[in-house]
Amino acid sequence: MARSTSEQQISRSEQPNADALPLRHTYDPHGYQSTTEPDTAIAVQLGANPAHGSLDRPHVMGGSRDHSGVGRIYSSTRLEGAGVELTWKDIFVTVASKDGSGKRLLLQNVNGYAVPGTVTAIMGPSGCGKSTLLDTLAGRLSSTVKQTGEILVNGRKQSLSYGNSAYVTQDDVLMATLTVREAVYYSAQLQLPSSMPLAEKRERADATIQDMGLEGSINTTIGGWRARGLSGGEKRRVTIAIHILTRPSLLFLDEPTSGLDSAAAFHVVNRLRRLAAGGRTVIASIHQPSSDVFELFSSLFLLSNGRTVYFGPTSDAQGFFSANGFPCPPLRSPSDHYLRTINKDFEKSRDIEEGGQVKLKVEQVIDLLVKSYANSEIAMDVKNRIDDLTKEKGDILESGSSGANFFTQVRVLTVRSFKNMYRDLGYYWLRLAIYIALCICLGTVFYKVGMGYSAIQARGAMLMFVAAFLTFMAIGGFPAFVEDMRVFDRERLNGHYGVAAFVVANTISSSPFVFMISAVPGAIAYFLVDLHHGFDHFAYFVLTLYACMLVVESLMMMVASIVPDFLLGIITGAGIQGVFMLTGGFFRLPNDIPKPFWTYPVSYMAFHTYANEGFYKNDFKGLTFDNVPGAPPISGETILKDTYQVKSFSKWVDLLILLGMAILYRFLFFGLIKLKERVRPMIKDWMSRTSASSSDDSVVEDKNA
Ligand SMILES: Nc1ncnc2c1ncn2[C@@H]1O[C@H](COP(=O)(O)OP(=O)(O)OP(=O)(O)O)[C@@H](O)[C@H]1O
Repeated sequence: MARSTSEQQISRSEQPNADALPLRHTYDPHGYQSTTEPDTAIAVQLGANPAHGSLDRPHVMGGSRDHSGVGRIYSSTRLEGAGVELTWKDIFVTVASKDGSGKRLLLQNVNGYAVPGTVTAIMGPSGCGKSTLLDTLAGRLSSTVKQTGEILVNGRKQSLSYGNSAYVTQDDVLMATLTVREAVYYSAQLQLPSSMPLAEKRERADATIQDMGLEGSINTTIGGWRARGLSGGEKRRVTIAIHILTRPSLLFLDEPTSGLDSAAAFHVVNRLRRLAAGGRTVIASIHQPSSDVFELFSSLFLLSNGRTVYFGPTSDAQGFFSANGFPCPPLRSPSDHYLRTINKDFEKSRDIEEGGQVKLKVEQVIDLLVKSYANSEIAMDVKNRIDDLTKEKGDILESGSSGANFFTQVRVLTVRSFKNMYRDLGYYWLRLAIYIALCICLGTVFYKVGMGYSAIQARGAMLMFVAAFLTFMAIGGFPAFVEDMRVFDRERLNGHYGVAAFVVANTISSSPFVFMISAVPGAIAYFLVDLHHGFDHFAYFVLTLYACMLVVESLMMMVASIVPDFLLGIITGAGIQGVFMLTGGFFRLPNDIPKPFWTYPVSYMAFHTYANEGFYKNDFKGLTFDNVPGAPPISGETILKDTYQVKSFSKWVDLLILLGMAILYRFLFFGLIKLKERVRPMIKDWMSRTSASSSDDSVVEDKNA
């Protein structure tokens, strides 16, 4: 099976690009036809069934090797057809047991490789570690798990996140308010290079929609937990469509066929196979493929409880199982047979055909297969091939984001985000309704508050309520922020666009809505209460409320980027605002706030401090309160100084500080995302290095076992 590297590798310059090839009707033994597929048969001499035979057979597109060790730099996602070779050796993944009693092994001594032109299927019972293996290979393991072993991309240790590979996750993270057409079109504009004409991008998007069999639901809204839309299988296909738009060189898919009927599953995997035939490397975890689908895979990785039961050509698996006493019964699909043989969740024992039937516990069956595979010729071939592939250094992948330039990214993201905010009732419309109701309540409770002594306290309380409680209600939009952040995380990890473009677009698209929810309810409250007359006073009131809303929105976006959980995020956001509210100069007067901590820095950090001050100055300055017979009139200036203890600078300075805070928080939001991106791999690296030494002993023990 192992063939020499030189035999298999054809210089990349000789590689035909599958997408650039003439279109033709492809013959399909299953009776399915595609009219849009490039003639990859010209480029790849696949046999009648490409899945059969050597793992390397379809690998006629191997990458050009650079013997200097420096390597040519390119972005694999952008340069269509550039091959990526992936090898993984001695992989162990562990997680600390919850009860603190030790470590749990999620993957044990796993070895394998994937080369351009092949589609590798990772199979095994539920919970056996399929997603863990995919995450490990794609460099996306969570920081709670530790990994040892060597994963090389083109013979080099290099990161696979943020733009140099595509990963279709198990759950579909899509913008619920968009239609299928919009989701794929916007994604095409974000991912495909700016140099590509818009018409061509649309053509690519249309062809991909057609490939995924989504033409019938092209104008259907995707839908989510709030509104019903596409079915689960349709959402799956939209997700895959978005990820194959750029024809990525390395594509990971976690259960791409879940929720699909057998015909749809066949079409989808067949599309992936054709993609691979154009020189791409495809690795997919899959649950229960039908025989038709199973035959489309070039190689099979069978896992049980994190251990390799089999890795090799799909067609050789039957022989392996038969040789070990588990031949596939007639009329049973081989994939069903493999999974049933190694599933220990339901049946306790299996029959083994060894010159008469012997009963073995399923645990023993799995042990037998794992050991038999480890000592098999197939496993030796795999090791040799891994050694071949790791010996020479191939191309360096360039981490990077979208093919679209920054301005296109900002434009597309702004339009998309604006549409989402406009259509999602929970984003702003619901809040507008609640704010209007709240401001009518506020306005009627403080109706025509007047100029008496009692109005001094009443005006202060009313203004504080506006600054504190109305802005506090921004947490109502938190679920929508979290959804946005989930879409961003998924797209960002796949390198669809940059962090700056996202932050700028989000700021632009949300601004008109934030202004709306400030101005309309604000006006109702202002005129019902009959605050300081004059347009400039009213305008200042609305602008200050707007600035406060911007600050809170940015604060909540920051929280959503760190705590991507509805409940925890709302509690965190509410807690931060509660502390700011306390030190904002109303519940305790500025001079009475304990020093140093609650005054410096907390009260200076609290946006309520500047909002209250600005509101008070705007309202009290220039007014006189004098309706108590025999008592002297009190000027607004005296109230500001003695009653509310506000600082003497202009109200416009307060407004400027608030606007500055909104901008600063947006920068912090940007910085936090960037920091997360930088720190996450560093933590993982550090954890795997510290764990490497401590786990060496246990790894040796596990290998011996
Ligand atoms: N971060 C983690 N912390 C603790 N346990 C984990 C973690 N990630 C995975 N596991 C455990 O590892 C095992 C394998 O999980 P994984 O998701 O890889 O399985 P799977 O084969 O993809 O399952 P399914 O087919 O049901 O999706 C599971 O028992 C899971 O609970």
